[in-house]
Parts: sequence; C-alpha cells; structure tokens
Amino acid sequence: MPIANGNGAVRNSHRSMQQHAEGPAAMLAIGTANPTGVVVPQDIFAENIFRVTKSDHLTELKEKMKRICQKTGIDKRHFHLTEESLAAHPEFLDRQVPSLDSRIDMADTAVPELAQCAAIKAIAEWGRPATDITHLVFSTYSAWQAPSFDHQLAALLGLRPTVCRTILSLHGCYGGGRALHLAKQLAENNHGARVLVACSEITLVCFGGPDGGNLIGSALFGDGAGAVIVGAGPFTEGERPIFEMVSATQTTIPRTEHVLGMQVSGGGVDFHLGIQVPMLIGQNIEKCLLDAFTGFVDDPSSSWNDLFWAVHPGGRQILDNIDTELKLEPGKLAASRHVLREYGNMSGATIIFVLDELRRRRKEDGDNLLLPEWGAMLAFGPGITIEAMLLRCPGASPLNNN
Ligand SMILES: CC(C)(COP(=O)(O)OP(=O)(O)OC[C@H]1O[C@@H](n2cnc3c(N)ncnc32)[C@H](O)[C@@H]1OP(=O)(O)O)[C@@H](O)C(=O)NCCC(=O)NCCSC(=O)/C=C/c1ccc(O)cc1
Repeated sequence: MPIANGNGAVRNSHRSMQQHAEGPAAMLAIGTANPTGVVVPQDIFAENIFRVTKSDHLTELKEKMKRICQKTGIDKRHFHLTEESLAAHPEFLDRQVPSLDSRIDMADTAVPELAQCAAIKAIAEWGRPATDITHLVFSTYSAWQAPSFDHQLAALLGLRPTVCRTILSLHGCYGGGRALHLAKQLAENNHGARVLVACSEITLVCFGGPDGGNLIGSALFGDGAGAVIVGAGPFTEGERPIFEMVSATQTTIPRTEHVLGMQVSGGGVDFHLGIQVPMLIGQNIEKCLLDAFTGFVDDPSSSWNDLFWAVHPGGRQILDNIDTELKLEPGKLAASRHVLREYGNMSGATIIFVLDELRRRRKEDGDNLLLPEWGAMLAFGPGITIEAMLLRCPGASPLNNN
C-alpha cells in the first residue's frame, strides 16, 4: 500500500526501485529481426518499384532512381509489403487517394509482431524471464493510435501488468538512440530495473509511387526491428554487460528543422530528406562528440581512432562525411557500412543492428581483441537531432557484482 510521508510524497512498497543503481547502465542482450517475405536486391529495386507502382512511363525519374540506387552502398533490403498486399491496396500507389486508415490497420499487427521477434531473441539471450522486465521503451515512426504498440508488445511477450511503458513516436532515425538514452536513465535511477528497448520500423506507412520528392527515402529505407535489454548493477548471475552506456547527450543543430522531417497526411507519411543533410551532420559531428565526451575521455579529439564506432548509417554519404571530418582510419565504420549494405536504413532500429554487428565482430575475433575498450554511438534524425553515447566494452571476464 502507498504511504504518504510528511511532505506529501508517496513511499510505496517497492522501496528498492526508488534507489539508484550501482554504476552505469549496460546493454545486457541484443536481438534483431526483419520481415522474411520480401527481399529486394538494390540493383533491381528501381525496375521493381516502378513496375509495381505502374510508373514505368516516368522514364527520367526511373533513370534517376537507378543512379541513386547505385550510390547508396546498399545490396538488399527487407520489406513487409508484398506485391499481393499491394494489389489488395491500390490506394497505396497514389498519394492523392486516402490510405492512412488501411496503412494503420496493416501496421497495427505488423509493427508489434516484428518487435516481438527481435525482443524474443534479446530475452532469450538475457536468460531471465520476460516478467523480470520492469520498463518498456518502444520507438517507431508508425504509431498513430492509443493504446499503442508498447501495449501490444507487452501483451505479446507476457510482460507483467506493472511494467512501465513508454512509446516514442516520430523520432525517425534517432529513435533507437533516444530509446537507449532513456533506458540508460531509467536503469540508473531505479535500482534493479531491467528495461526492454524495442524499435520496429516498417515502411508501409510511407510507401508510394515514385515522385520527385520521395526518391531518396524510397531508395534508402528498409524494414527491421531491434531490441535491447538494458540494466545497471548489481547484475545477477548470468547477466553479461555487452556495452556499458557511460554518458549520453542529445544535440539539436540550430536552424535545421526544415531540412529533415516527416509529415502525416491522408495519403500516408511523407518524408523530406534535404540534400544538405550529409554536409550538416559532417560539419557538426565533432563539436557534438566533444560536448558528449569531455570529462569522460582525456582529450577526446586527439583519439577518435582509438574508439570503436557505432554510427547510424542514414546514408552512404553521411558515413563518408563522418569518416572525412573525424579523419577515421579505413574500417572504423565497417559495422555501419555492413548493416547499410545488408538491410538499408531501417530508421530507428538500424543502430541496434550496428551494435549487434559490432559485438558479433568482437566475438569472432576473440573478445576485445578487435574492438578498443571505448566507443561512440551516434544516431541522427529530424531536428536535425544527434544522439551521442559514450560506450565501454567491459572485460571479457564474467561479471557478478552480487
Ligand atoms: C546515397 C545518396 C542518396 C546519393 O549518393 P551521392 O554520393 O550523394 O550521389 P550523387 O551526388 O551522384 O546523387 C545522386 C542523385 O541524387 C540526388 N540527390 C542526392 N541527395 C538528394 C536529396 N537529399 N534530395 C534529392 N535529391 C538528392 C542528386 O542530386 C543526384 O541527382 P542527379 O544529378 O539527377 O543524378 C547520398 O546523397 C546520401 O547518402 N544522402 C543522405 C541521405 C539522407 O539524408 N539520409 C537520412 C538521414 S536521417 C535518417 O536516417 C532518417 C530520417 C527519417 C525521416 C523520416 C522517416 O519517415 C524516417 C526516417
């Protein structure tokens, strides 16, 4: 029973949850998933999208789409939307025809189910029952109703009724970074908390026939979901921190709100990716990193190559500009480029794939040999907003702080 104290504040029986945790939060398990139905190789994407949207007569636009696809650094992408479901929803092809309701109907099942696939893998790796999860943070650009996907995912996974749910909507590509940042704060401020982060992104809400404005997004975005279990010490036997989440910041680049964004209309979600996005991110990235890491790393700017890097691969040009601005050695962004190549830009979920790929490479090479001890995680999206996190790979030895 809650008990009011003298100041009117409330003490409840879960006293331990009100205490701070020990040490920084850490990622304890990671899972990812993609729709299995449709995999489109990038070299036939232009032919494919113009055919299925009955746009073959737009020959100049199609040639431009081919040019863009060749520059993306993407080999293939996974999609939920099949040609059969498109045939059943011809309204998806024409932005002028109302289609938001049908898109929401389809997303209502597809988004939480894909999140469930990723979360089941993360929970299995974590090794504890789903009912031990105390908080859920769900991020997606497809949430348009309440109760929402956080509620559905909690039911699908059998989380306890007291799980504290939060849904982040429309953060776009920095949604995964924002969700992890929030999970860090929740885990560190609630003793014993175990936070499930889930990001599930399915392009069906923004799918449309090619027009002058949506070529870039259409050439880049793919479908995927990622899940991470976040917790801080004391760790239970069997819990193994993968990446410690040492410090985190969010920065908005001033006067760039018009450059990158999305807009809901009766015809679905339109996105706008300004041509200046890669340049703006490149120009601002070092200052943002210095703000995030000063005080935690000695003279961080002298040592960008001493870090491992988990960067959201928003587009090939963005990765190239970060390489150039930070003078990174070849291969520093290999995990990001790998994820971009294999899956495209899955918006907020992508950063979780990059973290998973980094830890896979670390494992393959024998714990900690390939990766430096300290690393940087970066995610960007509308705002332009940059989420930065300083990560640390703990030693390979088992951790048991009980
Ligand atoms: C791979 C790209 C697309 C092309 O490579 P390139 O080296 O710049 O190649 P080119 O300079 O030869 O450009 C090819 C063509 O594309 C055109 N183009 C080149 N960027 C553009 C352009 N943003 N516009 C419109 N034409 C262009 C360019 O003008 C050119 O046209 P053309 O001369 O007719 O062949 C490259 O520019 C690139 O990586 N751009 C970054 C893309 C980008 O902003 N990504 C989003 C980052 S933020 C994020 O991840 C998600 C946000 C999000 C938001 C909403 C959501 O719903 C979900 C998510």
